[in-house]
Amino acid sequence: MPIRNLKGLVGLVTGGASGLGKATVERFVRQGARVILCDLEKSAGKDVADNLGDNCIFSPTNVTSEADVKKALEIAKDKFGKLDVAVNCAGIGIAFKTYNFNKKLPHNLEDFAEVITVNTVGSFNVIRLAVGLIGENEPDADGQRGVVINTSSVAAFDGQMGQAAYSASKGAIVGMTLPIARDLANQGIRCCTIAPGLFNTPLLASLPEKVQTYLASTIPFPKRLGDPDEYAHMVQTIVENPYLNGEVIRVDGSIRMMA
Ligand SMILES: CC(=O)CC(=O)SCCNC(=O)CCNC(=O)[C@H](O)C(C)(C)COP(=O)(O)OP(=O)(O)OC[C@H]1O[C@@H](n2cnc3c(N)ncnc32)[C@H](O)[C@@H]1OP(=O)(O)O
Ligand SMILES: NC(=O)C1=CN([C@@H]2O[C@H](COP(=O)(O)OP(=O)(O)OC[C@H]3O[C@@H](n4cnc5c(N)ncnc54)[C@H](O)[C@@H]3O)[C@@H](O)[C@H]2O)C=CC1
Repeated sequence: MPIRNLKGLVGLVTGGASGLGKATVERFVRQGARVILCDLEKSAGKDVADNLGDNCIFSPTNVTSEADVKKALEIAKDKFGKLDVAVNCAGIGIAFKTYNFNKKLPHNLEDFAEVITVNTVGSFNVIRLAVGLIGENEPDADGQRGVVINTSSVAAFDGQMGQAAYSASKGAIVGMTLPIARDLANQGIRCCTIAPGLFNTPLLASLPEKVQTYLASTIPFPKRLGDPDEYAHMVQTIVENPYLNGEVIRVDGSIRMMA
């Protein structure tokens, strides 16, 4: 059967305990899919999964850990029999200038590396391991076995001041999208990336109030923050449209962030 909707599919969603990932997990389950919710042990992942019933299992996962991701994939195989879709939503942000001349303080190098490690290396870790399981699926009539979807950011293209680490981590996700799609093409696995604008999630709520208000006022239309389910809707669209591959799609109310 060609993949044309979410019903009957098995998804793995990282960062699924909060924000965009949580909205994706909820949409998948609502539409008849089963989901492995991957998030940090300390997250709300267990509660979110419990609320969704038998079609969602929480697997405590740090995306930077090979062992954690392998465990989540084993659960997908043992409990749900397969994996069709892997969605990378886990991510962290930081705001610090390359050099703060007021404080005479350079950007902390460990902080820079941590953002890259979680956002970029973590996403790739999930992809490289998940496609092994997706590749075991019987191909559909189109030769398709499954889909990988990553989360970049509009900050990959118009990162603000203080966003060198975050934008670098998200730009790398943009950069790896096409080569990964090419790597997986022979196996019938697609790879796309979503570059969200400003969505109403706990991550955004952690920005200084001043920055939030200013940013929201710069969104041309709709003149509001995105609803996390509008992100999840794009995930569903990518899954359902077999001709989307190797592409980065902005979902952003046409915002272009200023410095
Ligand atoms: C889309 C996504 O995926 C998520 C996103 O990207 S959401 C958008 C994320 N954007 C951000 O988080 C913005 C991050 N930047 C900041 O929060 C701040 O710039 C910062 C904390 C990194 C630095 O602020 P700071 O500590 O005030 O830096 P400092 O070097 O001391 O400030 C220098 C000057 O720049 C100004 N400034 C700092 N940030 C500013 C900003 N975002 N916009 C305009 N001016 C700013 C300061 O007011 C200060 O001005 P004065 O010298 O005239 O007082
Ligand atoms: N909210 C927004 O406006 C935008 C968000 N994004 C990106 O979307 C993704 C989701 O963001 P939000 O839902 O807003 O954030 P959020 O903070 O609400 O959720 C992120 C989740 O990732 C988890 N996480 C963090 N580090 C992890 C790790 N090492 N292993 C496993 N899980 C980990 C957190 O526990 C949290 O549950 C992030 O990659 C973010 O950079 C991109 C553009 C805009």
